[in-house]
Order: sequence, then C-alpha cells, then structure tokens
Amino acid sequence: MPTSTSVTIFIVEDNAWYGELLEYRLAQNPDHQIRRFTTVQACLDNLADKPDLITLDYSLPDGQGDQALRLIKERLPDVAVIVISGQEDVRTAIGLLHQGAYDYLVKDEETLDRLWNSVGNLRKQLLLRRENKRLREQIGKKYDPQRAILGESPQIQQLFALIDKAGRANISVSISGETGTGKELVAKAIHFRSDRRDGPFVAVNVAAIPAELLESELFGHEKGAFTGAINRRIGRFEEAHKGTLFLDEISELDLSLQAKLLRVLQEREVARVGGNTRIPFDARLMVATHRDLSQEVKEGRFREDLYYRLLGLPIVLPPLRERGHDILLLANSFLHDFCRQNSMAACSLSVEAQNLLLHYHFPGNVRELKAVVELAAVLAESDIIQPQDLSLRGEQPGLAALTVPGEGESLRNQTAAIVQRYLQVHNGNIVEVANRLQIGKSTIYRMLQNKEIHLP
Ligand SMILES: Nc1ncnc2c1ncn2[C@@H]1O[C@H](COP(=O)(O)OP(=O)(O)OP(=O)(O)O)[C@@H](O)[C@H]1O
Repeated sequence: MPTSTSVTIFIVEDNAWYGELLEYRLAQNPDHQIRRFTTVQACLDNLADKPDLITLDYSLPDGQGDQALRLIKERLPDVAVIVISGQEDVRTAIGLLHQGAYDYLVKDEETLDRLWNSVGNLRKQLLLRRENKRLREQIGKKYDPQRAILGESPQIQQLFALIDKAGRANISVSISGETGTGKELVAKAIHFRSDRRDGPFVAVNVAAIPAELLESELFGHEKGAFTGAINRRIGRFEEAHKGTLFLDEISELDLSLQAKLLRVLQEREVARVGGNTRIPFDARLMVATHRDLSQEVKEGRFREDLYYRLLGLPIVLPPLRERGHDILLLANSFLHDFCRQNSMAACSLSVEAQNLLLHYHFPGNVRELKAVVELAAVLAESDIIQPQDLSLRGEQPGLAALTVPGEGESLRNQTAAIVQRYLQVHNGNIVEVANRLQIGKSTIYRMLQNKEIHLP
C-alpha cells in the first residue's frame, strides 16, 4: 500500500538474474514499491501507474535506451530515469543526460551501490517536492476565496465572480479600495485560483521601501553595483518567476521608477542594477492602491501609459461600511476564531453592540473591525459584548471595565488596566501581550516593577 513516503520504482531489465539483483538491493528500503518489466513496451503499457523512478537497461529486446527514454519522457515528463548500460560510453551518457535522464550508470561491481545512492538522493528530492506540494495545497485552501473572503453582500458575491474570472485569464489585475478592505487577500485568492498557484506569490509594498532601494528590490543588483552591494541579489521580478508579483501601493512609485517599470513590462525583461544582461521574466503582475489612480494620472503624478498597462482587470473593493450585514458576519467570525485561539469561552455581540457596529464608519475597514472585536473580547466583563466594550474611533472609547478618563482615572491607570486584562487572557505571557498590544516588553516589566500590574 503506497504511503506518503513511498517511491514507486519500475525496473526494466531483460536479464532476469540482473533484474532480480537490482530488485533485491532496492527492496532493502521498505518504502520502495518495485515492479519489474523485461521490455520497453511492457514498461510503457504500465506508465499509467505513475512510477517515480525507472531504472532502464540500455539494451532491451524491443529498443535502445535513447529511444525508450524518449518514449517514456513523452508520456511521463516528470519521471526520473536512471539508464544502466553494459558499456561505458561517454558520448551516449552525455546524450542521455541531455535527453533528460536522471543518471547514467555502467554495469560493474559498484553499480548496486551507485544505484542505491542515486535513488537515495532522488528520494530526498521527491519527498521535499511532495511536502512542498502538500503545503502549497494547504495554503491554496487557506486562500480559497470562498473560505478566506467572508461576505454575503451582493458586492462580495460580485467580487467572487471577478476573482474567478481573474483566476482563469492571465491578465494584469489592478485592485483598489480603502486601507484594510482586503486588497492583498484578494490578490492571493486570485493567485491561488490561477494556473500559477504552484509558483510563488511575491508581495512588495512600494510605500514601505525607501525610494533609493526600490529599484534594486524590484530588479535586483549585481555585486558592486553601489556601496553596500556586496553580493549579487536577484530582484522580486525574478523571484516571482512562474508566479505572481503583487505591487501594493503602486501609486507611491516615483516617476523615474514608473518609466523603468513601463520599459520592463513592455520588454518583459529586467536588467539588474549595475548589470547589462537582460533577463526575461515570467511573472503575472497585480497592483493595488488605496488612491484613485486615474485621478493621479490627471494630476500628473502617475504616467498615463503605465496606468493603461497596469489597469488590466480592475477590481474595486467596497468599504466595509457599505457591506451591510457582512459587518456582523465578519465580526462573529473574528470573535469565534479569537476566542478559540486564545482558549476563551465563546463570546457574542449584544443587540446594542451589533447596532453600533452596523452604523460605524470603519475608516480602517475589515482590519479595524477585527482589532475592535478582538479587543472587546478581552475587555468584556461577560461573554456578551456590550457597546461600551467596543473601542471605536471618534466614539467614547468604551472599555467596559475601565473608568472613562476625567472621571477620576488617569490614562496611566487605563493603560495598566488594559495590559492587566491582556496578561490575564494570555496567562501572563509577556511576549505575547507585548506583541498583541504592540508595546515594548520593557514597558510591561516596568509596570510590573512599579506594581501597576501583577502577573496572574
Ligand atoms: N472579506 C474578508 N473576509 C475575511 N477577512 C478579511 C476580508 N477582507 C479583509 N480581511 C482581513 O482584513 C485584514 C486586512 O486585509 P488586507 O491586508 O488584505 O487589506 P488591504 O486592503 O491590502 O490593506 P492595506 O491597504 O492597508 O494594504 C487581513 O487580516 C485580512 O485577512
């Protein structure tokens, strides 16, 4: 019974004694599932069983090695073939390796050991490839739009249809929407729905990289191209080969880089900074912006020709405040996940809290909603979240258990109370609390030392 570590091996050898010898040696690894054939035709007839490896005798009654190798590779391009020959012939060996043979061995007293090593190496590569595939499938499922992108509103239903279309066609995609509306999530969903899903998804936030470093980040550089370029480095375009390159905040690209990007897209080639060689790339481009790019064009900040190159299939993400009951659907899902991940009792939103969320403007969109309900779960006195537990911008920050500043409590005390709550929920794990609240660990230690808070 094949398992995730098994390797299916076909031995094609017309000399029964030698075939048995190979089988005996290879069967010493119980993960090897071996089948033997004595002709090329018998091997070809069984390729539907998808062997991982074929050991192929060079001279078989119905064909020579090169011919057999070609027929096998035509039907099963990924199978590894080790050709075993009666005589050493360097020219034949080179020809076979060029044709895609994995290895070429000569029959002598060391063949079995060399075969064993070669199969061992191949097995390691195979298992890594399988693990890689499994992880990719897992990530693919994670970004399956129907699972990862929550929403039942007509706008989100339309979005699913667009993601589907964008997944099927290999055109550029431009995604726009306010911050936190899910632009990167959508780009990933398209990537994992496209036939590039086995390639990398490379994301670059243009706004987060200093302008003087961006060119080398995108296109790479040669050793010595500038001070500090101590090694050659490939750029994100090359890194995204066979996959997707996602350029976030594209409107922040300065005009000189816009010109370079346009040239790269027209020529489908990049040149590393400090290098002359032009390297073809095969990456699908998706861009995102929270600005209106056409307005940027009108105002002369974005090149019109580049705009039209990048526009491709435009996807506009609606702000959360326009998604109606999706707000509650998302809030409940985030709450459910947060309570489960933190081993807390499941909590829910009171009707008043639901109403407050439904009428709030959410400038930070889905990202803000997530942060608000997670904090509310920590601060709520019971497992039902009340309006005062929701810290909404512009609203009275309603930290249920905390008194409002100005009613006798200082901001310092308020901060201490929040940190104390987080420590309780996270069983005194200071690193976790510091990460979640985005404050330094030393702040927490100082508060402990000053007895403003205590470990639970
Ligand atoms: N419809 C949705 N369903 C579930 N989670 C969502 C949805 N939309 C966004 N999110 C979550 O909200 C957060 C912000 O999403 P994302 O980073 O994709 O937004 P963005 O528009 O790219 O933000 P920015 O403009 O700041 O780069 C992420 O945690 C993402 O998983």
